[in-house]
Amino acid sequence: MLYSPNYPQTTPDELIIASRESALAMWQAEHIADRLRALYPRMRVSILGMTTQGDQILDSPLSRIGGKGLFVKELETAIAEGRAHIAVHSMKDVPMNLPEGFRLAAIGEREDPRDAFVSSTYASLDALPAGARVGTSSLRRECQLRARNPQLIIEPLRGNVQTRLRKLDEGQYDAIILAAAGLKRLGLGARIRNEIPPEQSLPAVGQGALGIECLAGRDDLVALLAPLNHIDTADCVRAERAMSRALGGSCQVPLGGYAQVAGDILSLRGFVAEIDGSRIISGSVSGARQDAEILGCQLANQLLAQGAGAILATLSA
Ligand SMILES: NCc1[nH]cc(CCC(=O)O)c1CC(=O)O
Repeated sequence: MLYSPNYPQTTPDELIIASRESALAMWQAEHIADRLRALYPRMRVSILGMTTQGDQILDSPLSRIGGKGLFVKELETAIAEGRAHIAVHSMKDVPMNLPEGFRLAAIGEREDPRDAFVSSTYASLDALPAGARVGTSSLRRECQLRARNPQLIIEPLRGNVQTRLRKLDEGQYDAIILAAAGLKRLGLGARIRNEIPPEQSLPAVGQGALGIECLAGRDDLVALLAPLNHIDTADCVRAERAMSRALGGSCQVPLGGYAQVAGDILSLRGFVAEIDGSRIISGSVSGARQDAEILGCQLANQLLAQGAGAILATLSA
């Protein structure tokens, strides 16, 4: 049963958080758990760690094995079966449309949203010579790298953050690209040679932000989690996700989106690209932040009008 009746507005005795078991996911779940313990000292907060299909299938890019949903489905099942009350996700891994019966209860404050350049040999992307091997399995990172430097050799790289760093250290790559947020959260910020400006590598939709998911009917949990909802981040992520949703966004599509707010104004940049980087269609919009979703749709339409539809069509063919 996915829909629950209205619950009384009292703090529950116990709250169980479902999380993937990777070090980064556990850090994120612990972070939310600590904040909830500080807010509600009498509530027992625990973490249910679990392995997802996304963690198990490591020999193919996510774009080929079904995409983001693979990181969240098992956690949703745990919630639906009553083994956990909420799930903590990297927003980047959360599909644009949640399954029926689930909702996002809160969006946590964004860490550094940028991509990070990591290498022991080279100081920056621009310092990479022709033929340098760069590890990433993200179509978004790959096409932006290719557009900047067609001479790079992009090689697949999957696994959790520590696994990816180990593969770099073993010499399989000259450099790798990772989310700065994951490295910083794990205390590995010193591995970052430089943060790549959004103009060079526009981040993934939701990158750096945490999302907390619960059953759609649990208004009580939404109220409980409200202090963790970071309004600026939530507005930005709403705009980014609306854009991606309107473009049919998934891991199969090289797509990026990044919003910022200043006062009442929200600015959103986005792109859709040909996988080989031969064509990048990008645009931006800005407007009132309360219109976050409308702005996301406007930018999607702008990209479609510039020809994004043809790229999306070839990808889904
Ligand atoms: N695709 C896996 C994933 N999901 C979230 C992060 C990083 C943390 C974040 O963006 O919040 C990562 C690793 C990476 O892209 O380097």
